[in-house]
Amino acid sequence: MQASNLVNLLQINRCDSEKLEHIDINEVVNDTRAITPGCCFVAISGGHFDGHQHVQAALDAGAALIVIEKPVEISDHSRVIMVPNTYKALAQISTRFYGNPSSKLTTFGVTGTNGKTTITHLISQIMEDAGQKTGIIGTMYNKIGDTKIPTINTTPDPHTVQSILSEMVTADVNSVAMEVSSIALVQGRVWGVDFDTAIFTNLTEDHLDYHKTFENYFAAKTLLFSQLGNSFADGQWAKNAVINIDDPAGVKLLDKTAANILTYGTHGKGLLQAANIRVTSHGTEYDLSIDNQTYPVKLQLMGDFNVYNSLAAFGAAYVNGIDPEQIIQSLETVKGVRGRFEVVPNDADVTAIVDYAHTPDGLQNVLETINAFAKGKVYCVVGCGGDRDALKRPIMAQIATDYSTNPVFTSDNPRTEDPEMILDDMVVNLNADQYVRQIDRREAINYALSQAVAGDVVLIAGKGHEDYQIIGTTKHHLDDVEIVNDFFEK
Ligand SMILES: CC(=O)N[C@H]1[C@@H](OP(=O)(O)OP(=O)(O)OC[C@H]2O[C@@H](n3ccc(=O)[nH]c3=O)[C@H](O)[C@@H]2O)O[C@H](CO)[C@@H](O)[C@@H]1O[C@H](C)C(=O)N[C@@H](C)C(=O)N[C@H](CCC(=O)O)C(=O)O
Ligand SMILES: Nc1ncnc2c1ncn2[C@@H]1O[C@H](COP(=O)(O)OP(=O)(O)OP(=O)(O)O)[C@@H](O)[C@H]1O
Repeated sequence: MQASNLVNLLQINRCDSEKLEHIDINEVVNDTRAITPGCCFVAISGGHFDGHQHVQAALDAGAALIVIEKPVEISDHSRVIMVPNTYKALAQISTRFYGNPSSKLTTFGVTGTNGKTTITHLISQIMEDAGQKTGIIGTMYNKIGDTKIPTINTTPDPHTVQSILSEMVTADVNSVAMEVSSIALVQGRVWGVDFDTAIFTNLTEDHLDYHKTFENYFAAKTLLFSQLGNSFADGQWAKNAVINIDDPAGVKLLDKTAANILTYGTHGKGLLQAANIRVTSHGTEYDLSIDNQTYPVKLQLMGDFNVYNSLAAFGAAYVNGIDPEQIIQSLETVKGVRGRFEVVPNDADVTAIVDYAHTPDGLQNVLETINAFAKGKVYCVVGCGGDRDALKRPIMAQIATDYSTNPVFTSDNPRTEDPEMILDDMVVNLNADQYVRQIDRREAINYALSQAVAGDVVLIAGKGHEDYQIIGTTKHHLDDVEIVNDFFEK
């Protein structure tokens, strides 16, 4: 692609536009490790690495065009353009380079503290059953049809977002369900994504290390909705917001968007409602109402919170024209999402559950669900991540103590923090006789399983699908489901 084609959409501070006519770009790159001859290298100033310090090396490696946001010392500036914000330029250039892929897909964006992964998987299942090929971008992986690509972030950087969306278009994907984190919204990782439907799940304590205040955290979430549906595209008011109005933050969102709004909730609230909710030992049942029709729903998923997740997915599919009975049929087939309330079968009659709950609200919801059916003791093995929101540590420990009979505190991903200090933060308001403390996660799980007898429940919370533990900066293999299976095999 001609460089001028990419560059003419940028807000440029300094550039020799005539020269750009003769430059061809074969790739967009924001990582020095991926530079190839003929690429456009966009220098990003990150927390650990600044691409601006490597501009000369990028030119030497054959980069055809360099985009910077601050002066750099190099011999020849003819292939360098300066913009106010390279991160935004990266989103703009990538969107054009990859042919604005989201405009060719039905694009769902899901935001909120909990439920994003579950909802994206439910939406994907519904759309697949409706005959579409689907994609997912999220915490567990990026998925194109049946191909799963490992990922670091829940929502990747703008270049990765656009290139994955473009791969989806090439693979004839029709619709994509994307988790949109609050941090991604603040940083602009989804600039250039033309969402058709935005979904709000809930807002509770998380990521305050990043956002500092709950107000900032809420403001970040509003961006997905305030950036949706402002234009009268193709003569249609075609954008939709699907919002949980049982959550006060959802109510506050209602006047933040120009898009059509489908509210959902329980207790008689919402245009889409669930009533008569029953949690059974093998799932959750409720009556779903919309547009003066009521439908019985029998989910295999456990817990009130999954009623909300299923309503959100139903709403998203419904506003995109999928038949309600067909949506419910799809929801009823979903057995579960990996590491989300995953019951690990065993012959000991102990209900061992691996769940990704890693926020206070998530943990409380899971324990409440367990308490609704538990007959014996409830062991709760849980820790808190290092280098992340420390405020939630004592709250999570208190919830584990209040809602389980036997809390066992252990390590999550300690990262570069001392795991003992993380546990000290967790137990600060508790007496030592209220809990068991075991820093080694495998040992902690084995301890809980060895204590449990038939009829007891062992919840292993926090890491869900993850098959690693990050200690320092190293990832060690560790898989909660595998540990449970090993224990019962022995
Ligand atoms: C705080 C934050 O947002 N960090 C993100 C940020 O990292 P950073 O600023 O340290 O990046 P950096 O390493 O300095 O690199 C800067 C630039 O130089 C490039 N680079 C880097 C190294 C090199 O050798 N050469 C090079 O060119 C990088 O590609 C990048 O373009 O940019 C990286 C690349 O896009 C992200 O992976 C990283 O997310 C880290 C891993 C992270 O933990 N982020 C968390 C806070 C986060 O974003 N979480 C949310 C929510 C998760 C949830 O659902 O709970 C998420 O969406 O993931
Ligand atoms: N709607 C919900 N409300 C509260 N808790 C939920 C909800 N849905 C799921 N959870 C809990 O949160 C955990 C994580 O669920 P899920 O992965 O779907 O959320 P998420 O928003 O994708 O989280 P993350 O972005 O941090 O990965 C689940 O294992 C469950 O314990």
